[in-house]
Amino acid sequence: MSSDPIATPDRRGLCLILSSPSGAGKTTLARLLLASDASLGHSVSVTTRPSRAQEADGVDYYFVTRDRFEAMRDAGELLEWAEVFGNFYGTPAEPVKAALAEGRDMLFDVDWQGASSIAALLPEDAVRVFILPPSGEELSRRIYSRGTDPEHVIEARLEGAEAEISHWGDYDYVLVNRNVEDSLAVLKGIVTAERHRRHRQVGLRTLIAHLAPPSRTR
Ligand SMILES: Nc1ncnc2c1ncn2[C@@H]1O[C@H](COP(=O)(O)OP(=O)(O)OP(=O)(O)O)[C@@H](O)[C@H]1O
Ligand SMILES: Nc1nc2c(ncn2[C@@H]2O[C@H](COP(=O)(O)O)[C@@H](O)[C@H]2O)c(=O)[nH]1
Repeated sequence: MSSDPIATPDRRGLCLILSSPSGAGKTTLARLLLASDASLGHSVSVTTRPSRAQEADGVDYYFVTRDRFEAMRDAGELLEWAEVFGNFYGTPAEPVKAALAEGRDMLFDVDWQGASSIAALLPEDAVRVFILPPSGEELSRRIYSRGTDPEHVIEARLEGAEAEISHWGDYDYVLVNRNVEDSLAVLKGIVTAERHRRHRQVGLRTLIAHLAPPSRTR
């Protein structure tokens, strides 16, 4: 990130981090939020997981081999990484640094480990949202009805739900995803409020410096 004051943006970008147990709906909500807000960029993760039908390389993830992942990790190209459900996932560092240097906002779909790492690295910028399903039965229904994973993968993900949920207390916001429309409205509200935080509105200093009332003449 630049220390050149001329390059300093007039606002400080935020890192909106979504986590949830598998199947609660964070990818669905992330896609809708990104589609509705052109100012929000997507941090596209690198993963060793095989791609699902409908997923596109470079859009949903960068799908890589384990060797390639380890090379990226060892070269310091990842902001954070974690092993989740037997696969490696990581956040490419460069797009995040570029976004923050330019005052742009980024959305991250990462597990609790990724959320915790990003918040530790970027404490001023991270905004963590934990998404809960309305019930365990509904979580199971959603992940089965998605129809993207074999039975043993679904079982492992449902078994991991409790461990993921145990970290909910680390998050700034908790959202129960009952229906998509309401949840999207809540997320938009969080983004709007967080964009108005004083420390992100760096450009206000200039405005305020010029806000002295005009002198009155009698
Ligand atoms: N509010 C909702 N009501 C009903 N179905 C939903 C809701 N939100 C998401 N879904 C559906 O639930 C399924 C799982 O959603 P999604 O893939 O977004 O979950 P996820 O949290 O990203 O899971 P993973 O971590 O496994 O990628 C999808 O089929 C999605 O259409
Ligand atoms: N720590 C990180 N976790 C990540 C990243 N990208 C995705 N994830 C999380 O992995 C699980 C499984 O994802 P899925 O797409 O296979 O369902 C889920 O919790 C994601 O949020 C990452 O870069 N770092």
